[in-house]
Amino acid sequence: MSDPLVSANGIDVAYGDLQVLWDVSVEITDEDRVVALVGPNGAGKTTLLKALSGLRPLAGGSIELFGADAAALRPDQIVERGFVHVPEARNLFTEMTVEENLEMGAYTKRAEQAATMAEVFELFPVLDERRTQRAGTLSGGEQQMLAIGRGLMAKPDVLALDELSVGLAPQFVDRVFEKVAAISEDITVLLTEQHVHEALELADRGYVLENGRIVAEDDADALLESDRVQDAYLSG
Ligand SMILES: Nc1ncnc2c1ncn2[C@@H]1O[C@H](COP(=O)(O)OP(=O)(O)OP(=O)(O)O)[C@@H](O)[C@H]1O
Repeated sequence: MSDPLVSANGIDVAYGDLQVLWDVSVEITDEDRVVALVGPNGAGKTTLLKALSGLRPLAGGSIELFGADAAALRPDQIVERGFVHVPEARNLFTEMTVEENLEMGAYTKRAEQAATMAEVFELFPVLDERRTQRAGTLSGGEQQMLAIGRGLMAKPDVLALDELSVGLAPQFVDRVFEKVAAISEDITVLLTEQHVHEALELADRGYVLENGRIVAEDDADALLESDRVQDAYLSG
């Protein structure tokens, strides 16, 4: 039996009067390596990650993280338990160095900070080379790697990566995706993406979110071949 790490059970989420998620159910188990959440702009992918991270309240349904109800947990407690969300905007501390940004990511796991930072530098040698450089002076691709590295500093069991490829040149997209593949050997990754083809090639399973509802879920290979994904995202 596979243990669920994350389950959203029929969740509704609204911004004021505007409901943007409707009865959304998603389950990630310890057998998943990469799960992709794909769909057009405005479908609600970021909102779903925010709900899972405790950053948006639920208007209905429930979320369980690592077997426990997440309703009463604060965002920092959710990080501490092992669900870490790297936001699309990256939210780096641009005036701080690479190393200081990584230290900020370790706030729930101080005891392991030095060892984890060594692992992050092994995965991203460019960050090691630039450890004393201010984050704001890094290229877009390097900033994305730093945002991921900062997420890894919290030693997640599930790493949620929001729209990794936004604003990156194609060669950086490939490079970042290679890193995600390496990370997924140890950590389950939940990925939202507008590059639907690349995301589903990397993933084992996927969900398609449209207008705030899950409209398809399947093995990634099957989704790639499905008419729904072919017609909406991969034609032309
Ligand atoms: N802070 C907010 N206040 C009001 N509405 C919001 C807010 N954030 C998002 N929305 C709306 O919620 C809907 C879902 O947005 P969300 O960002 O979750 O979608 P998305 O699938 O992640 O899209 P994108 O890839 O463009 O970020 C959109 O209609 C958006 O305009």
